[in-house]
Amino acid sequence: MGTFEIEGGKRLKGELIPQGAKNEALQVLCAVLLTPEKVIIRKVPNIVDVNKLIDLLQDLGVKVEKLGPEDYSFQADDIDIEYLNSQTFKKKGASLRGSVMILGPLLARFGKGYIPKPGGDKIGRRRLDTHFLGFEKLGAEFVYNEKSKFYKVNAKNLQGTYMLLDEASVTGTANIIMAAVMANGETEIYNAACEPYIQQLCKMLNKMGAKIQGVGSNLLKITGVKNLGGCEHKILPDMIEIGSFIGLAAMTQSEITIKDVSYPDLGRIPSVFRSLGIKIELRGDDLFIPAQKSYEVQPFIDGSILTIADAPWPGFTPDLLSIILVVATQAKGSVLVHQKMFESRLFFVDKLIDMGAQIILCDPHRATVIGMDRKTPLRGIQMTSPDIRAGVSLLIAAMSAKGKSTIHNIEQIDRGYQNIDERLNALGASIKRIN
Ligand SMILES: CC(=O)N[C@H]1[C@@H](OP(=O)(O)OP(=O)(O)OC[C@H]2O[C@@H](n3ccc(=O)[nH]c3=O)[C@H](O)[C@@H]2O)O[C@H](CO)[C@@H](O)[C@@H]1O
Ligand SMILES: C=C(OP(=O)(O)O)C(=O)O
Repeated sequence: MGTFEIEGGKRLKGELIPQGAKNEALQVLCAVLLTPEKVIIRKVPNIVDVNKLIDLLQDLGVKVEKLGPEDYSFQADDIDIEYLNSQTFKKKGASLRGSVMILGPLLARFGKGYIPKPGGDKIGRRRLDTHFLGFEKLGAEFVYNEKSKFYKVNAKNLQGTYMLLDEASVTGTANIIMAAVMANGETEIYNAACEPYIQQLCKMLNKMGAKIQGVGSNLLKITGVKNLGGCEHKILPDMIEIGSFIGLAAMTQSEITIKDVSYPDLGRIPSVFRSLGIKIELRGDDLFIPAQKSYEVQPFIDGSILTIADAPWPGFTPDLLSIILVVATQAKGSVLVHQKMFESRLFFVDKLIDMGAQIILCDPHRATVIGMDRKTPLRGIQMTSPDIRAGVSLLIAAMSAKGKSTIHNIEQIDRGYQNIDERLNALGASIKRIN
C-alpha cells in the first residue's frame, strides 16, 4: 500500500496543465474495438485505470503503439475473442470500472461481450441494469452468473429501436451507443447521459463513419452503418482534475493558473466554486485563481443556507462534491453538501472531523459544513484514502493543514491523477511518496 507524507501549510504558485480526462479516455479507448482500422488517440492520461484498460485491450489482441508521451495508435484487426473466457480476463476486467465499456463494441462487432463485475470506487451500489436493459432492447440475450459474478451478452444481429433509459447512466449510455452504431436501422436513446465525454465519444464515432444525431442532448438518434473506419481523436482536459485544482488553490491560499481548460466544457463547475466565494478569472482558455485570504459562501437569494448537490449533466458532477466539501471547511459561512447519486461517498468526513473540521454528517447523503474562515487551521493526521476523489480531498486538506499528515492507500489517487505529487511539488508543495 503506497503512502504520501505531506508537510502542510505550503503555498503554491505557478501553472498546472490538466491531464487528459480519465472518464473520456476509458470510453474512447473501448471504441477502438469497433474497427479493424487504425485509431489515433491524443492526450491519453498516464494513470493507473487507463493503463490497465490499455493492457486489457492488448490482451484482447489490439495492437498498441505509443506515438509520443500522450499519444497512441490502436488497431483492433486481430481480436482474440476467446480471451474473454480466460481467468486472466476475469481478474483484469474486474479491476476497474471502465472495462465494462468493452461490452458494447464487442457485441456490435463480434456478436458477444463478457465482463466480470467491474471494479472502481466503493462508493455505494453501482448497478449495471441500464447497460443490459439497453443491450436487450437492441435484441441481445443477457445472462448473469450470480455465483461467479460474470455478465454475458450475445446477439446474432442487433436491431435498432427506441429506448427510454431507466437512468441517465454515463457508462451505460456510452456502452449502448457503441452497440447501436452498427445495428440494423435506427436507434433512439432517450434519457441519454449527455456530458462532454459522451459528446466526445459521439464525435469520435461520427468521424469513424457512424451516424449519430442529437449529440449534447438527452435524445440521441443513431442510424446504423455496416462498418466503421479509423480516425484521429483528442481527449478533453479532465474537468474533475480542473475542479480539484480550483479547490486546492483556494484551500492553500495559492495563486495558480490552470492552462487550456476548454472552458465551455466545464458546465457548472466554475460557478459552483464561485458560489463558495472563490475568485476564478478566465484568461483566454486558462483559469487564474488568485491567492485568497478568505472566501465567503454566497447564500441563496432568500438568505437560506447554500446547498450544493450533484445531478446528471448538465447538473454538477458527483465526482467533485468531495472536493467542495473539503474546501467548504475553511470558507466563511455554512454549506449543505447533498450527494444524491452515490450513497457511500461522504463517509470520509470522519477524517476531516479528526483534522478539526466542523461537519455534521446528517445521513449518508448529506453533510453540513460550518466553515471556519481559516480561524482554526486543520491539523495533520494519519489517514487512509477510501476512494479516488475522497483521496484527493484528503490530500488537499493535508496540504492546507498545520503539521504533517500521512495518507495511505494512495493507489486510489493514482487511479485518476497523473503524477500528482511531482506536479504539485513543482509548484511548492511538500508531498513525499513512500512505496
Ligand atoms: C468510468 C466513469 O466514467 N465513471 C463515472 C461514471 O460512472 P458510472 O457510469 O458507473 O455511473 P452512472 O452514471 O451509471 O451512475 C452513477 C450513480 O448515479 C446514480 N444515478 C445516475 C443517473 C441518474 O439519472 N440518476 C442517478 O441517481 C446511479 O444510480 C449511480 O449510483 O459516471 C458517474 C456519474 O457521473 C461518475 O461518478 C463516474 O466517475
Ligand atoms: C467514481 C469514479 O471513478 P470510477 O467510476 O472509475 O470508479 C471517479 O472518477 O470519481
